[in-house]
Amino acid sequence: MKHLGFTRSRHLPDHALITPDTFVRTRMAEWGGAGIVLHVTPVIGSGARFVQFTAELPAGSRATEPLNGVQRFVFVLEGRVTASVGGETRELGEYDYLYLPAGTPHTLSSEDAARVSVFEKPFQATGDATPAVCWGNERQQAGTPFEGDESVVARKLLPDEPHFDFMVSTMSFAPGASLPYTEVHYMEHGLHMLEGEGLYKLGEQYYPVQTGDVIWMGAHCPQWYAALGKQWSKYLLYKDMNRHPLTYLG
Ligand SMILES: NC(=O)N[C@H](N)C(=O)O
Repeated sequence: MKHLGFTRSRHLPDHALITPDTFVRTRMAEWGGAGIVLHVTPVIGSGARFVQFTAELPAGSRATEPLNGVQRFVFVLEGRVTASVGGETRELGEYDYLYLPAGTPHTLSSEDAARVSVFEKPFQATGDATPAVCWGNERQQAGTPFEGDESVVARKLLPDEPHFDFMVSTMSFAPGASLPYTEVHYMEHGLHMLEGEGLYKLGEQYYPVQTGDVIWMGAHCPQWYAALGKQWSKYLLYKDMNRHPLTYLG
């Protein structure tokens, strides 16, 4: 059936909802033959300070590190990826993740097709400690009730320490649970819906969202979420942290 141009995707100055029917693949030199769906880039809306993309790795593909000065966070959505960094090689499966500080030589290869969600951000040094490589699996991270609500569970995937300049976490919601209030904050978000469905308020609009959707929330974009359906829903969430806002202007 013809879709007649209909899509749930929306692109506004302070937010975007990007649904899989509108994904367009491109290539990036450091990702070999992978199909790259660039979701969030500095030219989205009124501008983003990070990049979010999905890399669709074909069998036999091999990726290397990003531009100089750029950190990378990789989360396996599907399939298996072999990561080699600093003389260590590990097999990553579903919901495994890897954080690579800026300037860390590494390779990510896949024998069979795999799909990863990636966040990249230029590192803003502070003069203090610098972040180290982090490995983990989302399902093994202890969750904490969000703002005291047991039906909303937050899992931090990176150390909550000031030398990191971003955090990636997951937020899980029981059916019917919601964020306690509409949040408005300076920090930006990149979001990938991992499980379930719900209703996202972005700015003045309410959007039905489901597994596979991607959302960009720019600085100060009003945001609220409520879970629908009969299962818990979960999203992967990037957020910049721990740096003075004026340091972005230089
Ligand atoms: N949109 C969100 O889920 N925001 C998070 N609660 C947060 O910024 O902490």
